[in-house]
Amino acid sequence: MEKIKGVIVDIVFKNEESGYTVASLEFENDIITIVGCMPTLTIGETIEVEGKWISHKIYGIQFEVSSFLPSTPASVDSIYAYLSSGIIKGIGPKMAQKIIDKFGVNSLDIIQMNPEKLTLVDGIGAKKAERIGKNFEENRELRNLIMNLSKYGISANYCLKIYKKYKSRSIEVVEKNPYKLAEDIKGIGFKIADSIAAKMGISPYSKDRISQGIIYTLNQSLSEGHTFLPKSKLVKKASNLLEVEEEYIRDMIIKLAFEQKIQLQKGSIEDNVYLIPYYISENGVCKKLIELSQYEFEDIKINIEEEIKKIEKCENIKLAKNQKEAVVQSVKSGVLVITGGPGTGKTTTINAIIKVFENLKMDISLAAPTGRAAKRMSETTQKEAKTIHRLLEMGYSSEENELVFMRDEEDPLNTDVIIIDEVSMVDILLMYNLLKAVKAGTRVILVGDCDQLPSVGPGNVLKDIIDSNVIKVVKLNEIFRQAKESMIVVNAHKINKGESLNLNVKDKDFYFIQKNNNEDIIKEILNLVHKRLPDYYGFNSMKDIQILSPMRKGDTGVFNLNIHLQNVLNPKDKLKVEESFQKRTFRVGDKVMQIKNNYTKKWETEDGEDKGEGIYNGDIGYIYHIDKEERNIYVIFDEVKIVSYDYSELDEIEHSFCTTIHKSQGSEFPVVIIPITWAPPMLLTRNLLYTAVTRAKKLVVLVGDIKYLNYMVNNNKIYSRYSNLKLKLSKFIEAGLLTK
Ligand SMILES: Nc1ncnc2c1ncn2[C@@H]1O[C@H](COP(=O)(O)OP(=O)(O)OP(=O)(O)O)[C@@H](O)[C@H]1O
Repeated sequence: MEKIKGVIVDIVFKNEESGYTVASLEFENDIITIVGCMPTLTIGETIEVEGKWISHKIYGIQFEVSSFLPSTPASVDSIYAYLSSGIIKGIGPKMAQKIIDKFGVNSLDIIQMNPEKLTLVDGIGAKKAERIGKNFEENRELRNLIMNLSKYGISANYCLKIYKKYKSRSIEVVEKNPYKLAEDIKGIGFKIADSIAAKMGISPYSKDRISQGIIYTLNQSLSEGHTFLPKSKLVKKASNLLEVEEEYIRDMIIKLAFEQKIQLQKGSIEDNVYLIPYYISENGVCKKLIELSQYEFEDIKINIEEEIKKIEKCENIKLAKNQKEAVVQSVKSGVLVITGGPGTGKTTTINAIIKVFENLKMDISLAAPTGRAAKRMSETTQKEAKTIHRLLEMGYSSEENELVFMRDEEDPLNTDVIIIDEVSMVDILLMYNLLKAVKAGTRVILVGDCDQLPSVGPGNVLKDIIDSNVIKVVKLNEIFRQAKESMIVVNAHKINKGESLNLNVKDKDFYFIQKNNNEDIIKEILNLVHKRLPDYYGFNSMKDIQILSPMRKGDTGVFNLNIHLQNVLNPKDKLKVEESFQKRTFRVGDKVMQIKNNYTKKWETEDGEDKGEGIYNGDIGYIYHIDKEERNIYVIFDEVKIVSYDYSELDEIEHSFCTTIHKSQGSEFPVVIIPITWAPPMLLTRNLLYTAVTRAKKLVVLVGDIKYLNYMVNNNKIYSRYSNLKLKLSKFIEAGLLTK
């Protein structure tokens, strides 16, 4: 290894995501090229780099950097170059000049030691001064971290993520237990943590390694929807992952259970192994459902049949037999499930139920698992519906540094009736948190379509509750005349029954366009979204039409289609600011989606009059502004909420001209276009097609090969999830513990 020292005179290339940089360095009166992970590098900076000379096939002799040691710039010119580079948020070229005019060579010392003095500079208030000081400090800490962790092979990109999570504790956390990274940091899996641990010399048989490997295996199974794993399956998976003999895994499972880090529960054949929160949740949901459903209500003082008649007269409608049954049961039951496919009258039934309880002067709370579903529920019921998270008054506990629900068993929801829509999307943890906050005597009405894809999170909650035969369920199965007019509704039911579909019926809303290869499918989709549908029906390409793909990768996957769609719907334009990252370019006007729940993300309206927090997985917005100096991308959601994303937070959003069908759960769009082509069989399933088609309100266009469409309709293999809720609920019947 060789060390060289010089001044950075140019940055030729910098990958914002990975930190990989190509720069020109003035060294011994010559300009040389240095390459490597140097995300904080800036022009004018003096640095000392360690590495080796290499000969690149195209670019010739370069210095490949393995670590670098920045020294603070000293001359006014280099300080200007450093400050104006944009690396410190809030300082661009103009501000850099003003600071230097004021403080000269002492500028950096002032920023580091006495940032409050920056207020002496015109245009810097106390808040901004504090922010600049903090940013400078973070930048320094990050450099330090990169230098310290590079010896373990941790790239600058990971250092950024690590720093974002642990801040000044980063080195301490990593050196104490590198496996913690796999638990806490998205993008660092067990394998990466394991390779870091190996470089630190941690033994493959170490207790930390084996226990983290087991926990990691269980965590992985959650993302596949399982609430537990049978012990033998866990042992096999963990042993494969860790490449250690199964006996070590078995021993560690016992130890972890003893330390109450995991829970073993006797199954009919073998033990089932749970992570503790999921064990508590599954048992809790079961217990709470039984308790609430067993509640003996006092006799209601109204004649429910009369009430139904009144509502029918008022709404000029005749409720079907099962709809009436649902209304009657909603009054009688502590817990009621109402399920049915599209157009079977769920919304009409909810509205009738609301009327009955309103006439009884009872308090009703409405909620749904996602922001979009809650918004729709508000529209169809004309009453406020909240997300379940908001209903439970989610907050942030600074002591434990985690999200907590303010409403729980100690401070339950104070309401008479709770109606939850789109329950198929509720996973076991959320259901537990919800039910915990419901006091005995409150009626819970769960509404959903059990043929939709199950929740993203673990569990099979709605289906398990229905199949248990313990909770009162009303199935709505009549498709009403008005709904029958829609081929979307008719075909959705046909898909569910595995029947062939009514395609291309004149003047209807369900079309299939045969295309035999991916190239033609893409061309057709672009033509439809850009020209044909806007021209013929007047749909807005961006706002009304949503492309849904079964997969992320491949020609017709989300990544590739988004690139094509961006080129057509929001092409390069010198009037539109854009910023390129490794694999994607964000441009003002792009359609993007938030891809994880961020309960604390702040939003504000343009005039600053309305503010709030929380942007949720699946929320769709548009890029509104890109501030290169501040390194921020601003996205507008729901037409008014403006949210700022620092460049380091861009893993929270992705382009959404096209999204996966999974991500579209709970949302509705006027028009849905779906590419139908080869994909792995586990993606070409009936319930995936059903979920995609039922997202459309006005028009569905399928583009592709009919043989794959038929394959999807016929493929009703549902990939089963390990969940014991149904079994646990049924046990109450076997034990004769149910009184009703
Ligand atoms: N008892 C009824 N008699 C006649 N029409 C009805 C009845 N119930 C519902 N409908 C009509 O059937 C259509 C579908 O009803 P509704 O919107 O309530 O169903 P849904 O299950 O909520 O549908 P989706 O899941 O597609 O939103 C509506 O046009 C509604 O007016």
